Amino acid sequence: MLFIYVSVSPTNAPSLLLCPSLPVSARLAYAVSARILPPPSPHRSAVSSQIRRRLHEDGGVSPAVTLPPSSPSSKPPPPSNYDSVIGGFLGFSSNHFIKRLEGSNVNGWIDSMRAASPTRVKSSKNYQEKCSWILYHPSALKLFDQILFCSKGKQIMFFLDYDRTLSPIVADPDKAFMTRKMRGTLRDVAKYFPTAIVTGRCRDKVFNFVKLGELYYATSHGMDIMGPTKN
Ligand SMILES: O=P(O)(O)OC[C@H]1O[C@H](O[C@H]2O[C@H](CO)[C@@H](O)[C@H](O)[C@H]2O)[C@H](O)[C@@H](O)[C@@H]1O
Repeated sequence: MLFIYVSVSPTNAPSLLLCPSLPVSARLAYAVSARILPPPSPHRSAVSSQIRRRLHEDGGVSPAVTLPPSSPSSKPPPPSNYDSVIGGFLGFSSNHFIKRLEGSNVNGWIDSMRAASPTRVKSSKNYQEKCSWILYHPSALKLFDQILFCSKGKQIMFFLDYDRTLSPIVADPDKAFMTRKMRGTLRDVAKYFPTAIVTGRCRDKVFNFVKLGELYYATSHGMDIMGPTKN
């Protein structure tokens, strides 16, 4: 299983992040997926047990995909064909991802979680820090081939933050509307992948913004989880 957690970086760049830096949300995403996904097939359960083992060993560190900065030697070959997105599954080998998962440095994960959770990004003095953050938490939009490579044989599931990810930040939280275009995109994503909104907001509030019965909603910081009301 591959979780794709979409939120925003401290640099305010709306992006799709591949990083271990969202421990609470990503763990919540994992918990949500345990509730809403069908039982894994024998093939997928091997992958899933690896992730569970890591979660246990790491004391709950996020299972989100971690891709260290790429070097020419470590970059996986680009997939020859990535048209095979069927029912949320991609047809590529998972070995590379599992090796990375097993070889990753847990302390490094924790350090990067700390580094990636500043209370506030400060002005120009932090330019280098910003660059470093981006280096270690690259936007997934620039690693599309690697994501596809890592996705082979796994079910992909999308978890999306709401504020600043699907909606702009506005002064009045009651007016954080998402655009019609964004709603259409979300509807399209949900046709192919189980898709959940993960937010601290309450269910009614976020549902009134999103208005899509096809999604899962993990609201009130995960205390209130609702499945799709519409196929
Ligand atoms: O827990 P999250 O789902 O990540 O939500 C974080 C907060 O989001 C909302 O506040 C943010 O968006 C508002 C509307 O654009 C903006 O006015 C505010 O400054 C932002 O922090 C929400 O209103 C909060 O309750 C959430 O804690």
